[in-house]
Amino acid sequence: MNALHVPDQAVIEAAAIPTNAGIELSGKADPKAGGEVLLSIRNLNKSFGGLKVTNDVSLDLRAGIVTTLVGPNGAGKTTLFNQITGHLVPESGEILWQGQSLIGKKHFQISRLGVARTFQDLRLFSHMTVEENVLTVMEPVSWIWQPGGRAGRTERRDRVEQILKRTGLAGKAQTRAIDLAYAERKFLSMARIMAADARIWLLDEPASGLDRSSYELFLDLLRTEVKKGVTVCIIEHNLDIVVGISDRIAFLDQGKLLADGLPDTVLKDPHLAAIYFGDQAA
Ligand SMILES: Nc1ncnc2c1ncn2[C@@H]1O[C@H](COP(=O)(O)OP(=O)(O)OP(=O)(O)O)[C@@H](O)[C@H]1O
Repeated sequence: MNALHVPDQAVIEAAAIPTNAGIELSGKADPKAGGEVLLSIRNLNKSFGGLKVTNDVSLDLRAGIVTTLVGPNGAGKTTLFNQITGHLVPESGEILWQGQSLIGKKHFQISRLGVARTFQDLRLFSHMTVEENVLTVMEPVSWIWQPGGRAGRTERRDRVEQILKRTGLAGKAQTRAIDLAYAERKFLSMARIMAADARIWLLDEPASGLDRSSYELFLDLLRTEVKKGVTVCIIEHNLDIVVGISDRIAFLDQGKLLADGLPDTVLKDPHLAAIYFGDQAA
């Protein structure tokens, strides 16, 4: 669990401004905020022992936008990702990817359907090179002695080179993941999901710990890919970043989805601000 980032004072003030605007609930999404529903979560439930960590959650992720999952530590954000990607099995409810149920599918099957993710702990192959880490998520090509085999290999290496350039890792192709700086490791995890050619990216705190220039590179990468049609769902604690990147915000607390709406509406709700900043009176 990562500690909450303390945002700029201006953002705290914005979050605390009372508003009469209601909170949009899932299912009443503003049609301007994204295209068709790509991923639909319906009445999802999951407990660990007696602790309900996903409590009847319903949420739609729409094409071509960035939806940010916000909420205090332990709200159940990563657990939600884990159920979408098949790393955890929900107790009940449904997860539909372009109308197809993901329940019961293995994580590698879900990833092949176009749902890719990064992890807080990155999960790279530490002793493999940057290039090898990226190659492992690309579709295997035919053996070199098969027709087109050599061409396939060359294309893959060219593509890896382009992706490494986009993620600021050009020149690091032969460096082992373990020898990279922290920000470079984060970009390597982004490079891997770019190579997977996924339609939706689920990013678990991708910007945490990035210095200013790495953060600018991350933003540029994200904006370019979203413009090209990638759909993104991000877990993020830093409200400066949330404000900068989100088209929609889904707010979770103690496993419950408390709000799903436009950033302005969610961030200005005083009740949510009190929960976020740990005001027990909320
Ligand atoms: N495998 C597990 N076994 C038991 N409890 C778990 C497990 N994974 C998560 N939890 C608990 O479930 C709750 C939700 O955890 P989760 O990591 O989903 O929250 P989060 O919103 O992502 O938190 P953070 O923002 O701090 O990463 C927490 O109380 C956590 O301790």
